[in-house]
Amino acid sequence: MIDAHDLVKHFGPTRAVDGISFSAQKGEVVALLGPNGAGKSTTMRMLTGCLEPDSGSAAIAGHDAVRARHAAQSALGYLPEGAPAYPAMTPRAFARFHLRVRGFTGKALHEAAELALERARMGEAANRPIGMLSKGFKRRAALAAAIAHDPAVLILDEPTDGLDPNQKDGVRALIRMMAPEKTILISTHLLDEVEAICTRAILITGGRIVSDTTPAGLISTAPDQSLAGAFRQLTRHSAEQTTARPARSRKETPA
Ligand SMILES: Nc1ncnc2c1ncn2[C@@H]1O[C@H](COP(=O)(O)OP(=O)(O)OP(=O)(O)O)[C@@H](O)[C@H]1O
Repeated sequence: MIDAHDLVKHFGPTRAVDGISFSAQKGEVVALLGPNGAGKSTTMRMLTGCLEPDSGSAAIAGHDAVRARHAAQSALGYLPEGAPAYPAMTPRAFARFHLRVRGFTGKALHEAAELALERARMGEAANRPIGMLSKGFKRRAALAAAIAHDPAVLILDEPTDGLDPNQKDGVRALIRMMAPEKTILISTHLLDEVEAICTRAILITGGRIVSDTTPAGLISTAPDQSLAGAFRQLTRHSAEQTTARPARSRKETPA
């Protein structure tokens, strides 16, 4: 359902993503882990068709993210970083807007919007302008819009960022509830989140995958048998480098 094939992206001299390949299937909840600047968001933006790779390709539900962007995005719900939404719209209007541009009308639109707002636990905040909401509610408004059309694939960039512990639990429960019917990719810095909801953890550093295994498999690589220990061990090298990585030709890239 999600396919990344040798994705590469540079920003000027910075090699943000350097040959990322993986596939994820229905029922998987995959965590994309890595230090700040590892290339997680850039990878997600390429998977969602929001950013074109320099080379390599991505596909969602079998549709190329660039050449068949419309079909790929129809099967996709994407929660980008931050809380991108129109501040003057209410979360209810924002969810309905998302559905309308995807071709929903009438009863189907109404029911899908209400279900998404309920699942995102918007409550009364669903009727207040997004610009007046707290960070957590803004995030949930964007989440409601992302899940409203019941897509087969969800790509969620730090879905619990800015949420209080109760709200975090709510979003994690929602992800667990949706998981059996969907393919879900999340990025997170919260290692307890990986253990709580993910079936697989892909660790990237310096734009490359350094580990792709189950959370338990990742833990087993650490001297102290913890996810934090595994994370530190596998990302230590990049932490010692500056975030700016000079561009290199693919020929220089170690195998
Ligand atoms: N639009 C851009 N222009 C220039 N450089 C960029 C741009 N977007 C990302 N980068 C750089 O690409 C690298 C990877 O960034 P990215 O946002 O993908 O990392 P990340 O793993 O999501 O980080 P974080 O955990 O901090 O969100 C970083 O060095 C970043 O500064």
